[in-house]
Amino acid sequence: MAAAGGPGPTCVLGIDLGTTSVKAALVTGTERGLALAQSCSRETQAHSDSPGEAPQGMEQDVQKIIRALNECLAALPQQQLQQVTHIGISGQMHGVVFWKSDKGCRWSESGAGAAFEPERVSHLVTWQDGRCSPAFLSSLPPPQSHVSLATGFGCATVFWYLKNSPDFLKAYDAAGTIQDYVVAMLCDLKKPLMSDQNAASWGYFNCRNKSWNTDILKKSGFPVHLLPEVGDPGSIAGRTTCAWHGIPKGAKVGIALGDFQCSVYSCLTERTDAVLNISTSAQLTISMPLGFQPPEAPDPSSAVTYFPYFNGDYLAVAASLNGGNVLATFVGMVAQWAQELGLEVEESAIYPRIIQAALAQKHSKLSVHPTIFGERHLPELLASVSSIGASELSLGHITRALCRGLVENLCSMLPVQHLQDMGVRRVLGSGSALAKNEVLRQEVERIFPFPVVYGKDVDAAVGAAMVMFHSK
Ligand SMILES: Nc1ncnc2c1ncn2[C@@H]1O[C@H](COP(=O)(O)OP(=O)(O)O)[C@@H](O)[C@H]1O
Ligand SMILES: O=C(CO)[C@@H](O)[C@H](O)[C@H](O)[C@H](O)COP(=O)(O)O
Repeated sequence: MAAAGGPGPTCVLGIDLGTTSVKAALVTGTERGLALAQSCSRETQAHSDSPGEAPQGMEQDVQKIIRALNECLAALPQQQLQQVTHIGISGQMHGVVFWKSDKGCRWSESGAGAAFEPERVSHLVTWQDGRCSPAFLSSLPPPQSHVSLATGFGCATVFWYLKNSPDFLKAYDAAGTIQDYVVAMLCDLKKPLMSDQNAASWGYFNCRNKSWNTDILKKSGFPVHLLPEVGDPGSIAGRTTCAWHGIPKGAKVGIALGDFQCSVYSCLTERTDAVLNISTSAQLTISMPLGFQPPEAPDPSSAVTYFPYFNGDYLAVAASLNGGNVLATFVGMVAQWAQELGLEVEESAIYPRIIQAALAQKHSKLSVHPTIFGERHLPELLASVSSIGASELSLGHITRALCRGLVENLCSMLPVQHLQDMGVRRVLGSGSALAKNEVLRQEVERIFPFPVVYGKDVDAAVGAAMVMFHSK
């Protein structure tokens, strides 16, 4: 990691609020550059199944996300937390959480310093939410944005509530992504602040003039007062109002960022690098040339989207809805089948076994097209399995084919030939689904004709911290 030029922060806390887990990283500035001093990760187990949820809904319990965050911080050394001067926060994009601005959280003294708990806060409706059908989306006013609107995008979800449950919205006067919520609570922001990275992920945001499509939205009765203010990624949103987990009051908090941009920031050093991240979802990304501007309107059939990065730059990304979540679903299915056969097997014990079994099966004709969650550009095309031979039915064969299918699916969205044409020379691998799975790594190395270099499994948290070192 390169050090920041000139005087700046000495110890930064980076946080990533992911779909499966919360990660925290303490990054320190040394004479030789930036160093990861400590890190911690906790699964949130926040998936909510409460009755009355929208059909195809995917919601998470914010209480559980904040509990995992508090546990993560409690596990970091107090002495180092007391040195923290800046906090950088990233998280899952596209999703929306609503809260009442004067009752967003309750602070209390915990073991070491203060901690907050959500108070008048809705569930988080995540990027995986499927309540907005293609027919519903096409009934909405066309956005003036280069990003094609999809289900799970914040503004589409607000429209869904407006049309299906308007009273729900009346209980709240603020909204943001989960990472914007945490920043607002830490800094006691009355009006939430959002980076253009996350605003672009909500839909109805014009990245050229960095503003919401307020006129279009107002004409449709959209509650525009719920839209956050938008600021530049890398800027400071405010300062902590309490000694949070021992971090001194007054620590600077960066405007919340997108997790995939932070994963990229943690490792990308050359414009000839591509970044492959596999966590709950998966992304294959390259940076666009300096000065690139996205087209005025999106191509809804394209699998590649352009997202704001830092300093006006853009990333081209194949953002797949099918990443580690597909493997997690497979593991859940195996556990469920075992239970139905009268055996109790922990899911965490299944991962190492299926990975081990697949390591022994290098060659197989079995072919898995793994899109059980559809893709935004092809929502109706679900998964399929083909070339099933009687001798290739072991757990190892199926796990190997699943891992290969995941990587092939990403490369069908942003083909290797395209990467070569763009001058890519190296692939940087990030995300814990990749870090923890040697079979996936083998499949990545098999498909790319470039060297592959791996990061750690807290990449987005480290990236969020690094941004704070380099912010002005
Ligand atoms: N023990 C394990 N071995 C291999 N892969 C795992 C294991 N536990 C979880 N995973 C994978 O990691 C994914 C979650 O990665 P994580 O980085 O926590 O996600 P996020 O950043 O989205 O919160 C899961 O979907 C699963 O595929
Ligand atoms: O959908 C996109 C971008 O369009 C994703 O790449 C984006 O990073 C989202 O934040 C993820 O889907 C959620 O991230 P993660 O929890 O899977 O790491």
